[in-house]
Amino acid sequence: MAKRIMVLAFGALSYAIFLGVFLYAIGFLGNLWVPRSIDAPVQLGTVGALFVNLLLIVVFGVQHSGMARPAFKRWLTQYIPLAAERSFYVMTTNIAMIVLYAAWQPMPQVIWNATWLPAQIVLYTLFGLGWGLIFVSTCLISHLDLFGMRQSWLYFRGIEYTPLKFQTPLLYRFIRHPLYVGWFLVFWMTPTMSLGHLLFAIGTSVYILAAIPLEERDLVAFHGKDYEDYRRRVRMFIPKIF
Ligand SMILES: C[S@@+](CC[C@H](N)C(=O)[O-])C[C@H]1O[C@@H](n2cnc3c(N)ncnc32)[C@H](O)[C@@H]1O
Repeated sequence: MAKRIMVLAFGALSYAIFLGVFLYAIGFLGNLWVPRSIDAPVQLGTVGALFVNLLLIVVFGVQHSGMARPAFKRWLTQYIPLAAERSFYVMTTNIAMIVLYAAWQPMPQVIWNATWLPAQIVLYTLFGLGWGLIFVSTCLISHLDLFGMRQSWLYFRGIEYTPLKFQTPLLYRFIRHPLYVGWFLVFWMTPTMSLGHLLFAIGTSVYILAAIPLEERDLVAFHGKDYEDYRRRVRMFIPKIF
């Protein structure tokens, strides 16, 4: 029983910290409310900032994609309970994000600055829509499973875990990666694009584009023909009507 309580408590802690990390990301990217945002405060010169920021993006990418691979999960679950694996992934993602927020070096040179009010409204609306799309997409797949809470709850209740089935609910009927479209929107949609923000948007977009083949390779290995057919029928980011 003690082990079950520990797994559930760890799952709940990882999820609670993640909610904070997610809310901070809105302020970080939007330059809203938070003490350290993507554009402030400036500390290093351009070359130093470029080096630190690229390193932060690479560290995040290696953590986020490396730990998501089945081979890594098999290795890790020799040491921690299977039911805690996803929460462990969420917790290490939290740490990678907090390190990024704390160590990110703003590069203030302005690349574009939309001063026309309607343009600002459109960009802020798309920024907000992106966050909504991210949240809704996680709910469509299974919010609690993606963040490890379903695994730890089932373990606590003594019920065997069943992996997510292949599914194409709502947005997934039209595009394969709505959640990543949400990320692209929040990375790029800003009225004032600084050099640092541009580096972040390019780095994270390249990372997502590089990570998708790995994710899809695992999805094909797990769901077989269902996912292969889906990949043939449905585009990654833009519905076929366009
Ligand atoms: C962070 S989510 C991103 C989902 C998707 N790439 C997107 O952008 O909306 C990644 C997880 O979703 C799961 N996943 C992605 N597409 C799925 C589908 N059609 N059915 C079931 N699970 C899926 C994968 O197994 C993976 O663990």
